Amino acid sequence: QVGSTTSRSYIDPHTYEDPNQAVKEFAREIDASYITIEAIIGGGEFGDVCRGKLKVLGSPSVEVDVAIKTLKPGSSDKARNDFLTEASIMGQFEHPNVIFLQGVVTRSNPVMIITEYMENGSLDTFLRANDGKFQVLQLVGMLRGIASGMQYLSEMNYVHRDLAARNVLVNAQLVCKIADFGLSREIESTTEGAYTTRFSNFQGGKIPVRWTAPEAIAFRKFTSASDVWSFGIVVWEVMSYGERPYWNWSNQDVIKSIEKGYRLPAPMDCPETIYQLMLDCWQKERTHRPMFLSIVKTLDKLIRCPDTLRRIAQNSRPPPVNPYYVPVVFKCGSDWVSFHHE
Ligand SMILES: CCCCn1c(-c2ccccc2C)cn2c3c(=O)[nH]c(=O)n(C)c3nc12
Repeated sequence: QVGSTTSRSYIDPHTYEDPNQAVKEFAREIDASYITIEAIIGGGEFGDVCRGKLKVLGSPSVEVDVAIKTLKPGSSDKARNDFLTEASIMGQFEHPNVIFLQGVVTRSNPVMIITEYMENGSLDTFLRANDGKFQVLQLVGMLRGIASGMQYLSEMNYVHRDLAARNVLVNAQLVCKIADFGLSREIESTTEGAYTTRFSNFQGGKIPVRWTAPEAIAFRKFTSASDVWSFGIVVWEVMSYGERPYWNWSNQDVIKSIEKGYRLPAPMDCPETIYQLMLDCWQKERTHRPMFLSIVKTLDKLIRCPDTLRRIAQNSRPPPVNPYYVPVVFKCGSDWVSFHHE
């Protein structure tokens, strides 16, 4: 494309007959003897997430910190292919704000995906653990990194579909990186030339409603413009230090309120220019939303002229009582609901 800094598009691993072919092509095979698992630091859909060490090729006495996703033993071939699809996608990307893939272990068990180690973990938990502790300029710097990573992915014609603070990782230097490429997707250009996504194998058609654009919820139109909507929600999460978007509202109430034009209020102490950026990302009409390229430029300007961050959005009243709120005895524990009504 004109002005694109990347020369190629990402290739959906599902275009390969043999998914193992895609992994071989985009991910380096690492011998398990080069890996030392030190601790379990989380859990995922397919197994554990661990911290560990990787012997550096050529100088075995030198080791680097890595994060490791393991596939639980006894998984089906389909689970194995879905698990490794993420590595086939990540291995195609090279950007300071996209998590770096060191390689994979596929010739011994457990099967593993190895990445760089991000000392401060997931952005949402990191912010909740450091409520109020950062300067606005630091928060905006984090947002600039996320936007830059998303600009790169959109230039590669990769639609993420699950951008949320929980899927962004933070390193010791507070650099934020996009870190979740699990759901595979196919991009097909539609008549109007916009890229839309047809679901090749969306796990049971589940979507994270409160982070997802209305057109993607309503008729599965996932594009970089719907990723921009999600980015707006991430901006709100960051400026709120990890507050849950729409608090304890149900997913149905979120959908109804957005449809009626309701939008999240400005977080406490949020600069007016940053709140305006959120509102721009939450335009109902997706073609009216800014592109990631212009979002990066806007954030760069705000960082270069910190005075533009001094005016605080007039703080909204406490979260409005949700008109639809009916005390719910239990709350669905996950952000993922099926397309069918809960
Ligand atoms: C939102 C990502 C969840 C899985 N994951 C990954 C990761 C992400 C994708 C593929 C493979 C891996 C190991 C790195 N890290 C890290 C990390 O580097 N440092 C951490 O503290 N945590 C909690 C991580 N959690 C992960």
